[in-house]
Amino acid sequence: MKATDLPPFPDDVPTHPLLVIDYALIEQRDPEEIERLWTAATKLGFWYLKNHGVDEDVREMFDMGTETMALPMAEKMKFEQGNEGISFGYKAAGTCAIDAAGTVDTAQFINVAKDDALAWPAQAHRAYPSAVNARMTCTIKPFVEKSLAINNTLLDVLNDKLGLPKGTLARLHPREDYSGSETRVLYSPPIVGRQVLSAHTDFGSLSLLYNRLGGLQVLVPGAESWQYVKPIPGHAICNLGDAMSILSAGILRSNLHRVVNPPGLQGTHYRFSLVYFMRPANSVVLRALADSSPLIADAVAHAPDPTMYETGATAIEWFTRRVKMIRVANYKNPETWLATSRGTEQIDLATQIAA
Ligand SMILES: O=C(O)CCC(=O)C(=O)O
Ligand SMILES: [Fe+2]
Repeated sequence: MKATDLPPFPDDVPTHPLLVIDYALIEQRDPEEIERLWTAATKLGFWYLKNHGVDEDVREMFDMGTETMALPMAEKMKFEQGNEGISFGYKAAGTCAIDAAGTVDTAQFINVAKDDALAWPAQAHRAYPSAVNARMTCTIKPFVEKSLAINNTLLDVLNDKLGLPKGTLARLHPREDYSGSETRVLYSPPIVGRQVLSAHTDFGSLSLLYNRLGGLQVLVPGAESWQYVKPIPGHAICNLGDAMSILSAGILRSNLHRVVNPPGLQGTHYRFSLVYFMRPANSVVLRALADSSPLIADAVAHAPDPTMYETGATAIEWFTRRVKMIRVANYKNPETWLATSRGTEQIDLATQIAA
């Protein structure tokens, strides 16, 4: 189904208006736009990004996702991620818990590692279904390259605003180093009242999300209820993940979000979404960069719990833990799920039970 054939987002559900950041102005290092990005990154950690120039690539990535999901289940299952914390490959529906009660999810993913896309036709981490391979050169690699360029620009601006020496964040995300960076197409069936993804923070640094249907919700700091983020054509939804929160000692926000069945008439359609996740190189130790920035040192000094920013974990350890412990095969009880599968948001059990 083409994006234009989908019903519009209903106008009678509450939405949270994100700031709209103009990527073309950020590329020119426009001071006012940089201030707006800084506000978005520190207050909510979510913003819309326009003028990013990837619309055509996004359309092709949705085609890649559609073609992959249409493969026979037996074929897709040859590339399933498994229960050991590997996120690259195919994720079958019903393999992850969407809440602390252990309710299983209904979403399928196809995740392609940045390293595999850049190494193709050689293999960095693993093999993929034929529908992925067929589009590795013409669709996935160009999308990864453009996503890297956008992320690197945003990272550079945030680096300078954090008072870090030039290129500090870039050095934690080198293109050639293996990492958990990946692109994902998510696919979920319309089930009224069903939550699609758990309330979570993203595991890595910076996520670029492309939505056609609603369903994404954020829990805005201080708000009591979840609010929808309305998809806007041509606008990516950007959000920061745990790694950026830890490296900046909480100055940058990794905000809680979840996906529910889309609202109104949209909720009768299968939902596709597309993400590019940028994550630090595997060996990066996740700790506040207090030695490199007085601003971050000050944030550590004033943090209610500074130990949050001394995780003792490398990026690969953090990432593997979260991916592994959300799998239902590793689920034990609500308390262990909460203790082992969650990120930087300090959240109580009640938030983690699907409404
Ligand atoms: O599908 C969406 O709108 C959001 C997906 C997401 O949050 C994720 O995959 O981490
Ligand atoms: Fe997410």
